[in-house]
Amino acid sequence: MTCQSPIVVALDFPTPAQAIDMAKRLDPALCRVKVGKELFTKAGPAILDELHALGFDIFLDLKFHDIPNTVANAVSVAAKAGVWMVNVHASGGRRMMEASANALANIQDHNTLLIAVTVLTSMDQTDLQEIGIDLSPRDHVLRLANLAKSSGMDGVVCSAQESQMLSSELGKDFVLVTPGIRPIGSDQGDQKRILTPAEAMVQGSHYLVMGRPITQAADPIAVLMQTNKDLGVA
Ligand SMILES: O=C(O)c1cc(=O)[nH]c(=O)n1[C@@H]1O[C@H](COP(=O)(O)O)[C@@H](O)[C@H]1O
Repeated sequence: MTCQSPIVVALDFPTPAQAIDMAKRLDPALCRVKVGKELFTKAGPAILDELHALGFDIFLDLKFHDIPNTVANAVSVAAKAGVWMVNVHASGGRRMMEASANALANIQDHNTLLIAVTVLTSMDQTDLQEIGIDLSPRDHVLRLANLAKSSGMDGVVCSAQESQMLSSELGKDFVLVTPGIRPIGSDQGDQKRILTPAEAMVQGSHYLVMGRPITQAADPIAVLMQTNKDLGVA
């Protein structure tokens, strides 16, 4: 069954037991899930099998950033594990992204989406300046997204604040995955470039990554269902 919802719930938990407990309170018909660095480092690939067994599509968010050969091999392993989406850092450059795309093209029957992270949603102009980038976050996102597209990526991770720009510059089929999603009234936390779920969809986002606003809620499934309802899905 294909999930109609654009929501990807970030299972940012320190133990597999907590992540599985949360997944069981959710529903694969109503969302996909994301496994990131904290959970994967603790649980290893077994967590992917457990979440697949529960019926979830998985975004494996390890943001690979290394030499082309290393990243291409890591991306291949992820695709062979059957994950729905995997990501690399666009700032790893063209050769790293092309090697990754080529590695996936050589895997028969894979349908894993390969996505490049542009500028993290926790970063603003000051953060970019400190690492030697004198562009605005918007301009740097556009530069990296263009590079990602021409390097064979299926899409990018960006802030929903940049979705409209990328949708019109790169076309509606280029997949836009947007974290930094905050329903009205929820805590911003460490995110800097944020939008609400409804605003993000209007701007052209394809997928909305939501962690704490759902997983730290008293009733996660209620927040998920309400958000889907607000978006007109399920
Ligand atoms: O690649 C990501 O998923 C990601 C990229 C980015 O620029 N910003 C970002 O927040 N994320 C991830 O999206 C999730 C956001 O979680 P919350 O801030 O709790 O909603 C976290 O798991 C982050 O690791």
